[in-house]
Amino acid sequence: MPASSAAQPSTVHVAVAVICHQARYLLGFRAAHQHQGNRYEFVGGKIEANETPIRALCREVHEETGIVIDNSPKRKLGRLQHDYGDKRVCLHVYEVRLDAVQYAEHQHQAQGLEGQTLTWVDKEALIAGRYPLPAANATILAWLELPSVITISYPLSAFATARDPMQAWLAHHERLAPKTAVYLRLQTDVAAATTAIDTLLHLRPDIYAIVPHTVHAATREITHLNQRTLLAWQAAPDSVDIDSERPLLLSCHDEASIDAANQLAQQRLNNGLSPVVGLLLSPVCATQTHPDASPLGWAAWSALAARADVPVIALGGLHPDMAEQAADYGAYGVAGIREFQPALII
Ligand SMILES: Nc1nc2c([nH]c(=O)n2[C@@H]2O[C@H](COP(=O)(O)OP(=O)(O)OP(=O)(O)O)[C@@H](O)[C@H]2O)c(=O)[nH]1
Repeated sequence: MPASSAAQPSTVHVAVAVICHQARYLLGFRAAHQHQGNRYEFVGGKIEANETPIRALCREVHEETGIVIDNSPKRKLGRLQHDYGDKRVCLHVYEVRLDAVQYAEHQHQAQGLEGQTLTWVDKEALIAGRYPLPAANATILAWLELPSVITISYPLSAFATARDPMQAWLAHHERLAPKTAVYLRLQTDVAAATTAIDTLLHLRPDIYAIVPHTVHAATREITHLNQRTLLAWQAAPDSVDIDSERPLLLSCHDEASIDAANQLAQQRLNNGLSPVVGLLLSPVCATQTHPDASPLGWAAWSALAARADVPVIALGGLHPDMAEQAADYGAYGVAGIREFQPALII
């Protein structure tokens, strides 16, 4: 995987394996004498010269736990640089899924091969911060919270022929499945979008809301920035007012915007602001929504995704069932409009 953000010469590159089976995650415990000692950690270690991050990941996991992950599904989460003051690290982070046989074999292994304590923990407790980890890991936990299937709302214009388009937009999105993660993109004026989103979330508080940064909705989990805004930020950071408290999801379509996304992600880390948790990279395939945009195809999509320092969600002509296929190309998850929600009835 090419490292896109320039690391300082003294940076230690580390392969980090977020090993899981369903909602159980494996943690080691760092001995008191180690850097960031007396904390839990994900299994991992230094990437040797001439070693790819994936190769180092497999080697470290085997050396530290005896688990062979060469053929296990690996999902790229991201890369992040962190300056501990006494040491600067660049963590290359992958989620590694063990199958039922591997889990059964290792779930009671209380000690690693280097004598370290091993513990399987529930994702909920991990995310809630019940296991103290090195400071850099806060971003990894934020990445793990990003839903891997994202529905994109229909724009208001899709209901233009209805007697009351806004009412029709609400009635449609009220029918979304429980706890759906939705990027609420109405493509209408800010005041109308704000009212619609506030009304929907009042009716459906279970929805995990991703809201455009221009919209002043009362609640949201994540703030979304489109590519135009991202590039405007890169050209003149003070010209764009970006939410400092909520995690960010960015939209990208090319190399230049991915570089801008990496720059914003690192700037947020350096300034202790809530992180960039992912990007939507599109279009993979041709779509009815954007018939003029030329699709990237999986090969080009995959090369662009590898450039990103944060989890990448594939978008464009996909179906929710394609998450596994997308993961083979380096995707963290999939997003879409028509295949991801009830059929449109106007
Ligand atoms: N393995 C692992 N290392 C992490 C995590 N988070 C994090 O910041 N690190 C940092 O990444 C570096 C890991 O390198 P390492 O495992 O090869 O080094 P070490 O300090 O444990 O031992 P060593 O230098 O004696 O080999 C450490 O500086 C550690 O603090 C994590 O979740 N897992």
